[in-house]
Amino acid sequence: MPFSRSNDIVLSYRRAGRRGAPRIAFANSLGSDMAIWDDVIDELAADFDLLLYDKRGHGLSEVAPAPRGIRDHSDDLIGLLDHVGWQDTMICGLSVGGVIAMDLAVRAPARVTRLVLMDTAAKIGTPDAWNARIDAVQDGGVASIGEAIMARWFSPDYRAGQPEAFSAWRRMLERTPAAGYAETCKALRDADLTDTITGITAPTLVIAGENDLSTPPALVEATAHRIPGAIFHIIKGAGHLPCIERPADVAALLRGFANG
Ligand SMILES: O=C(O)CC1=CCC(=O)O1
Repeated sequence: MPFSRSNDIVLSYRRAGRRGAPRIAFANSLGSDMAIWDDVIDELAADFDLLLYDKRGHGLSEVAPAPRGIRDHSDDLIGLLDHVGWQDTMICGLSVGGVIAMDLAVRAPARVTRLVLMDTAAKIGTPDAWNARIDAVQDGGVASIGEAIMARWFSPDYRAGQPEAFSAWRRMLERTPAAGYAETCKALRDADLTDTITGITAPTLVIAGENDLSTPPALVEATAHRIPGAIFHIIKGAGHLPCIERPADVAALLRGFANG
């Protein structure tokens, strides 16, 4: 597993696919690591050059020593792109990963050839809700909110139909360092890209899971409407993590958009 150091943080990342093919970089959601993309990667590996990473405070990446905002997360991604020598790429961001991707597309448009935003929004949640979540995690760790988060992430059908996978993803969530999780909640609490995303110039595809309880389709669609020319698509039957529940649909959408 390779690691990079830039923007004062060590990030864990992975290259997959075919070197020199069209590029896609993936940014994860809160409480997840890069394994959430594995089934999508399997579908795309023959035809794309793929970059995945654990954002700060998640997976094997370092936890930042001090409070940080979304800008630091997007600077991390720029640093990682520099590290692997990618001047520009299509970026696919899920949830907070989508917020990071939007911020990058606004601040460094030359680095983003195309933008895919999945189950995300210009502003996610309320300060009160984030503060309550931060307090809970700081008091009891991520496991203390595990059941509530899993109920928001996955459809009841997935939980009932794939119990082993469901409990594995729960372990991924609950192993997230409390400090890393809480710092990312603070970054989300303080982020509002409602005004800035109207300046995004990259061709943009916005995807929502039909049954997403965390960033419901109407919220995701409202964000799509603020980005010039953005295309909006709902994946039927998926919850907050379509890359896990509907990887073939996600891969087909990415492939079609990349080649469009
Ligand atoms: O954990 C959740 O409630 C869902 C979520 C919000 C932002 C994110 O990245 O995940």
